[in-house]
Amino acid sequence: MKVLNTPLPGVIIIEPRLFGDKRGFFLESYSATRYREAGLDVEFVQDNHSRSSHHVLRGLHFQLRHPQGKLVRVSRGSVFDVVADVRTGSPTFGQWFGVELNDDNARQLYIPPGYAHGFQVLSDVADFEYKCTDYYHPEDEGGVAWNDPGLGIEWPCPEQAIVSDKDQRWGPLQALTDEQLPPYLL
Ligand SMILES: Cc1cn([C@H]2C[C@H](O)[C@@H](COP(=O)(O)OP(=O)(O)O[C@H]3O[C@H](C)C(=O)[C@H](O)[C@H]3O)O2)c(=O)[nH]c1=O
Repeated sequence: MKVLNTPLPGVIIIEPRLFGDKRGFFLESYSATRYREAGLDVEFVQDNHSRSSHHVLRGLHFQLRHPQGKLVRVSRGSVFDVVADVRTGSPTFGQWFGVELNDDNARQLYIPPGYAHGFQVLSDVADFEYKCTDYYHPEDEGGVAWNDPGLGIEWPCPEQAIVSDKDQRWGPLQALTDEQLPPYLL
């Protein structure tokens, strides 16, 4: 497997080894020892799976006191996956990074705790599966507007974005106080 760094510290792209043959392919989507050897020494406690139709945009979300590290991948279709640094005191605060994840490249993205995360679906349907390092705490959830001009995220299809009522209500990053944002843990 290959591990690629990104401009955001700790956010890494993982390309698992894919075994193709006349039947299709096989890959290990996670292995504790192999990922630890590659520098991902974290414990996952919850697996999630969401299915979304074309142009759906989920995010940008984070948890405040229970920030979740996420190992995300797309098992069907294609998404433009986005991470934004919302950690108070981070040198890269307010910066974002995006990458296409799809069931062809089998690419995964590891997002350390404290970053905000979202994605937009590029295919007719997308199955988005991910492992989390902490549990879901709905009372602890925070968010930033997906179209925050201060972040300037270059979503692929912003005019066609299908967004939940909840996600439409998030405000811009600059409106959030330090107490409303995850800390920057060195
Ligand atoms: C996240 C989550 C949700 N739920 C329930 C709560 C709602 O009744 C329903 C849909 O939740 P929500 O609209 O928050 O789902 P997403 O918009 O996909 O939220 C996720 O979207 C972005 C991309 C993320 O990175 C986070 O993992 C997460 O915030 O699932 C659960 O039961 N457990 C969970 O861990």
